[in-house]
Amino acid sequence: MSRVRASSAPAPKGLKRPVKVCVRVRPVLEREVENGCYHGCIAMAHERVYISTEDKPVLIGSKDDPPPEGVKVYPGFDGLLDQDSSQEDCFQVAGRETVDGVLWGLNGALMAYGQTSTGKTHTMVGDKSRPGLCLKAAAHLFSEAGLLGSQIEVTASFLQLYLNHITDLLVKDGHEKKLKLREVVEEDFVDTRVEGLSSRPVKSMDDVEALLEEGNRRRQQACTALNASSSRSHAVLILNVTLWQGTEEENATDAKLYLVDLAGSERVKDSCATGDRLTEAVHINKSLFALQGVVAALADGNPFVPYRNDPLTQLLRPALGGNCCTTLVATVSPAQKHSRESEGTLNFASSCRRIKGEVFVNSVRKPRPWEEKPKEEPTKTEEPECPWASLAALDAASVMESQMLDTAHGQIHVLTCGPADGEAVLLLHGCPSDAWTWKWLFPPLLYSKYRAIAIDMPGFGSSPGTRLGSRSELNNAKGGPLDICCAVLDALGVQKANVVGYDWGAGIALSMALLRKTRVNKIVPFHPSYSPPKGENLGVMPVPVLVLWVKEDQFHNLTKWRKHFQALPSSKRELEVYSLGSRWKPGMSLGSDPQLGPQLQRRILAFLAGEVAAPVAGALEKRLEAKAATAAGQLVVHAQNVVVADALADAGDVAKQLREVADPTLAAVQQFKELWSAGRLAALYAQRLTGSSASSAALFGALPEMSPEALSDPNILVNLGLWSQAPEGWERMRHTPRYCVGRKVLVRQKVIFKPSDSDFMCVSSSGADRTTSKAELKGKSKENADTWLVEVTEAGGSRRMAEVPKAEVLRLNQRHDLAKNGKHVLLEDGLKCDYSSPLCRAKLCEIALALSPVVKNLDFNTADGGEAVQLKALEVIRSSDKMERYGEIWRDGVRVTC
Ligand SMILES: Nc1ncnc2c1ncn2[C@@H]1O[C@H](COP(=O)(O)OP(=O)(O)OP(=O)(O)O)[C@@H](O)[C@H]1O
Repeated sequence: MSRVRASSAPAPKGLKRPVKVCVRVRPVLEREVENGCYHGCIAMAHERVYISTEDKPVLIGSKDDPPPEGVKVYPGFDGLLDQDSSQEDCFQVAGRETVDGVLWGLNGALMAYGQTSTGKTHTMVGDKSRPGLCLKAAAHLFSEAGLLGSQIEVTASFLQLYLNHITDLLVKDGHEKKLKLREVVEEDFVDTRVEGLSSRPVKSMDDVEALLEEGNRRRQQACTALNASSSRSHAVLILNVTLWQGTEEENATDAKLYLVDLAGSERVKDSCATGDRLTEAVHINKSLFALQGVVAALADGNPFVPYRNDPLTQLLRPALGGNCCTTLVATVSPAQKHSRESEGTLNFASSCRRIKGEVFVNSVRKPRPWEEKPKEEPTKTEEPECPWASLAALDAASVMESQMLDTAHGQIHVLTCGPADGEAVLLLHGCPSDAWTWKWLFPPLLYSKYRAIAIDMPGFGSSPGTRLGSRSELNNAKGGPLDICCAVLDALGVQKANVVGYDWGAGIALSMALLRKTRVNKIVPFHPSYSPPKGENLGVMPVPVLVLWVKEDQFHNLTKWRKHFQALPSSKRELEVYSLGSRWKPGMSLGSDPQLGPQLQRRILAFLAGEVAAPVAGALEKRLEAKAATAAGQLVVHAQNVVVADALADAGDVAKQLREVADPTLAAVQQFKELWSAGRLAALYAQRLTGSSASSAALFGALPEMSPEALSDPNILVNLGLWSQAPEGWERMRHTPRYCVGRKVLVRQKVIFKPSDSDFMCVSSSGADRTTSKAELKGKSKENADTWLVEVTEAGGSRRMAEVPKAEVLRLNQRHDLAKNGKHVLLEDGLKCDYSSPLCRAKLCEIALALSPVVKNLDFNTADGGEAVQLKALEVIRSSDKMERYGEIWRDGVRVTC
């Protein structure tokens, strides 16, 4: 075999590459649900994995925010597959590139790694209805070779490594023969061969399925406390793929694809393993430990890599350090109680990303085998006749109503059918085409009582006017396709519609769902001709999308469009790809094909009749609930510990509730507010002071800390829900000078201190030293810079000038920012306040709540700075702060007033 450096081969390029790593979270399992409730710990957002290692809710903000305490962030993976990801998503994200490489003659490996019961076997093998990577990879090899017109020859071997022994899974009683590993030095690499391993030709998917089933039956599996059918061995399926491309007789590529389902690490304490299970667990953990050692050495670029520490690492040597494009799927459980193990898996996965390698195309000279006569296609069982067949037999014109609508964007011709109160389906043609292109979809829509509305865009069909440009960025132009669609819906009195579009029309459907989301229920883009223009982000698609494709159509290239499909949220997207084989003819009417037509009709109807899209808030609720559906489909009460703020955007009340769940401070404020409105705070203060209840301590302690910094911005109180709105002119007030001429100030003077006296608090040389407010700042003393001039009111009402130390004015008359000493605020009367203490948090929250209706009317921009409202605010503060409000308590049988 000769090797050609991939970089000099025509394609693929750039193959000095690291191991590719994807992370897959599996759905919740029954056993992870206790008391009907489950705590999730993982979120995938901003192209990262967030994992909360503590059992408390946290809210992830934008990409640039630092992660909250207790949350670890893992960036840089090549693919993220959340709990809603399907097996097809997994193949597209994790498997396809590697399998495509095999078709170019590059060795490949797909490997699943993770804790026991996290979905490795599901990912690699799957089941009949949800085939995993092994079957999908094989299917892709066969179908792509067919499309490339290449002749393909595949042989397969299947082995397991159980308790340090390698055995052949394709041989009856193979477990009795322990196979040996042999290292073979090949040019730049050391390859590992398994001596005596059988290999079997596979010519079709039936062969692969049968072989997998046979081998898996022989594979060592057992029931543990963590997995009813836990794999107790590592299994490797090896496909040897030879491909003859072009017409050259002997030029071929020869590549291996390793499909590896590793056994899962387990904490023996959790799996309750004893006896044989314990021996297996010890071997599994030991081999995985050796694997971690090899990965660490490769990632660090160590010259010595300890492959020989374990048969597993020897066996996987070609995949890890050899000539191979390797993709690792790290599988994790979403449950909080396994967060430590998931963290371990993510750490391992991150190390794998650091392994770098170089891959080569394996070219061989090998005579082309004789083409076998293709097997006769089994005669297809007749599809049952569609119930709308009789409608289809009618002349389409007899069921359609043709109308010319006068809209703000000119006259638009539409074809409609179905009941006026039926759910609307807007049909948008491609370019160039017209409304009649949907003839094949009218009968099923009519049969299912939808109201079909097919538009002729200006200049097409019967609509007059100039044709519009069909580029995606013009969809939302003034008077462009989106305006026209909405005008048609308005003219027909329709608020919301499902939108089915072909080619250009499919692109309009996508733009409409993103930019006019209140008008759209669901969309079906068929062969979309669309690439997202600026301002259209498919990742925030708010409605369900069914993308339809016929793969033979090279004008609409699915391979190119797939990246846009993958950009759609996985919970919202579905893709159906059809094949017409030799029936495909360019320009044919796809919907009118006698076999494809009914398939398309059924698929579209099933998608539309599923659930009608809920408004965003409801959809969000459902999404979170659905995420808590167990793998068996049972719904459980969901408490997701990591909630990503982006997912909550625009979701109204639901977002608010979720934020409260996610943010304990907001939840505490909400609870405190309810107690305050119900007048139940006095009892709580009493409990707090006697220490008789831990709940009030917990509640007060969870309230926000009102530090001077926090109080410098009233929006903080608004965001906490303590104030309904911030006062006007706050910033202006903060920037006005604090000590100005004319300001009323407190000063220390000899004053008359008899409340009954009409000159109470007025200055008198015979009075007592007290702090009085009957004074006004008049300026600085000219003689002494440390002294200010203050006009005081004397007994009898006359005024005189007094000189007072500047330091005293500053001390007695609050500055903008309260003076601080550690966690204490220093007040002008000498009192200290520890704003972090639970009692103080509660009292300050109470004051803030009482102030809310007053500050609503406070406007510092008015000429007097809102003085009357400020005075009212002071009153409120004083009345909230009366010490007797703390209530009376009984301590050791004695009444104490606090
Ligand atoms: N993505 C998924 N969607 C639905 N069910 C899943 C998914 N992943 C795993 N499961 C289910 O979870 C259970 C455990 O999965 P699986 O047996 O594949 O785990 P494993 O990692 O191979 O475990 P072990 O290491 O013990 O063999 C199975 O019932 C499987 O069907």
